[in-house]
Amino acid sequence: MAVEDAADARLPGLRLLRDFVSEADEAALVAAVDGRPWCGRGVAPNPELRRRTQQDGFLFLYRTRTVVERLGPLPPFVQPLVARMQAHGVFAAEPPNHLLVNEYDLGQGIMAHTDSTAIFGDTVTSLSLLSDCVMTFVDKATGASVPVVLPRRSLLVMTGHARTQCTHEISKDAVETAAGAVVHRDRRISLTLRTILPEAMPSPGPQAHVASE
Ligand SMILES: O=C(O)CCC(=O)C(=O)O
Ligand SMILES: [Fe+2]
Repeated sequence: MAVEDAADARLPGLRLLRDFVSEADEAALVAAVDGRPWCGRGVAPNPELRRRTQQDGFLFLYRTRTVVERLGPLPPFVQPLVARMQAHGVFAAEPPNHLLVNEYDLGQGIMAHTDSTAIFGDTVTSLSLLSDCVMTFVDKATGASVPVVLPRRSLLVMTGHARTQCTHEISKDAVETAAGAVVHRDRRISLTLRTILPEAMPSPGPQAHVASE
């Protein structure tokens, strides 16, 4: 059963649900993604990324920062996760249409960024698998920095202020400290679910020819 942390007044719009998946679910999810092809580290698409990734639903290219292809439905292992999220009021109005799987080997992180608000909707979720880590949020207006420990098997939900007015990043450090907690990193896989906005979707291709009278 997921247990939700108390909201942090410094990060409006952020939710953290611990034990969102069981250890058995985690093992099954890792086996499912490890059984699929990864890209990154020279492998297309997105060969320039140092961390390995997988995408479903749509293909986002990091080099051009555009959504270039519709890939089809999200894989079956996503459906129970989305149903559980919706039971917690996440993606309640509409299910997400994009899955990004990120793999962080020991020594890998992600630079400070805000997920594009021109491409992705207001709800961004990240399910942490295999390793705890610290995600640091920095308020773009005040510079205030808030480290958040993401335990393995927890779901992070970013909306509103935390989603749009802050950057988030993950360090490359093998051992991290945050608010007195010491976090030992290991290989981490995260499943990020988002909504590609209609205006960012690739055009459907040549329109059917309409004869002019
Ligand atoms: O790995 C994560 O939990 C977050 C990934 C992320 O921020 C992103 O891909 O935009
Ligand atoms: Fe992000």
